[in-house]
Amino acid sequence: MQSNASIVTPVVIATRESRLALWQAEHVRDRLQQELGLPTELLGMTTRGDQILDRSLSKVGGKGLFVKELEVAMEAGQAQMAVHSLKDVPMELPEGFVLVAILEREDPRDAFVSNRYASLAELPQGACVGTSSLRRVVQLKALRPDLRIEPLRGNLDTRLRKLDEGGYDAIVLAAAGLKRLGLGARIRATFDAEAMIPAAGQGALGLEIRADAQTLGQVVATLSHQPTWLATHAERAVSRALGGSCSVPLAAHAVWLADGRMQLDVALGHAAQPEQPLLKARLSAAVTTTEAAEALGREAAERLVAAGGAAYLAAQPA
Ligand SMILES: NCc1[nH]cc(CCC(=O)O)c1CC(=O)O
Repeated sequence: MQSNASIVTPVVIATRESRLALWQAEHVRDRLQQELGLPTELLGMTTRGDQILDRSLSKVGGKGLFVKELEVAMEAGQAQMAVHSLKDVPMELPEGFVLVAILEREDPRDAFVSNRYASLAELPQGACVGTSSLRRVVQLKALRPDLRIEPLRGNLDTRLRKLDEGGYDAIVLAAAGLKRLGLGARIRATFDAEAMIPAAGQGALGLEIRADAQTLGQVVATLSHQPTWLATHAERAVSRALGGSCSVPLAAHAVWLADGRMQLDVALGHAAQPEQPLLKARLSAAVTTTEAAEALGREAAERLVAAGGAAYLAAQPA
């Protein structure tokens, strides 16, 4: 690979073709055009992750499945950028690729969606809640051990359709995705981020480019939102330190306190026995650099291990 002396235009953004992925890519296209004056186009692609959405991602290879094809297109020069829900981006990018900007995040919390009940507290004893996220399962079990939790897969529209068809009393989805698609009215209640700690990176968008596209990188980095960058780097460092994959029920969420310090909440559940108590930790520190953010994340991971996390991490999903 050679170093780029100038920016190839139009900048082509490789994107998955789900409604949410397209919204996100269009959003970044508009910002590149309007704020940076860069002509930008989209290249829609179907990834392996999209083809097998009805099977459990934790069993077929995980989050990287949504990202790989987009990287192949960048490697081949068909595209210069990929836009991802940061939550779906593996902790280690392949050699030759970098996250160059992280945009200001949308609501990072999880949403309670139901046609019959206004909140988790109003669900009757033994009600059926749909989610396939291990992180959501273990936290729901901690809040309401009586609930019956059933798998729910597919993109956002598919999940909402399955709720509307009567398969579940309620489902849990990321608030950010619903709001981006204009579906915020489906949210009956938003989970408090302390009771239902979000996933690392939830609600944030990550912009990935080739590491050798230095000029493009410098220009696009100006779109990055530093408070979100630092918070999500702390969150992702927790997951990285614990060997992060979606077969581990791990939650990590950083917020900025009024005094300017970062506070990081983490929780680890047991994948095989979701009724096991959650391991939790809360840390805070003054954080102004990526290194300090990642150090806080690693420290949180160490706390979870010290609390007995190794046995939890060894558990495989049932
Ligand atoms: N794992 C799928 C996924 N990836 C990103 C979002 C929502 C948007 C976001 O968190 O940025 C979703 C849907 C969901 O979890 O309900």
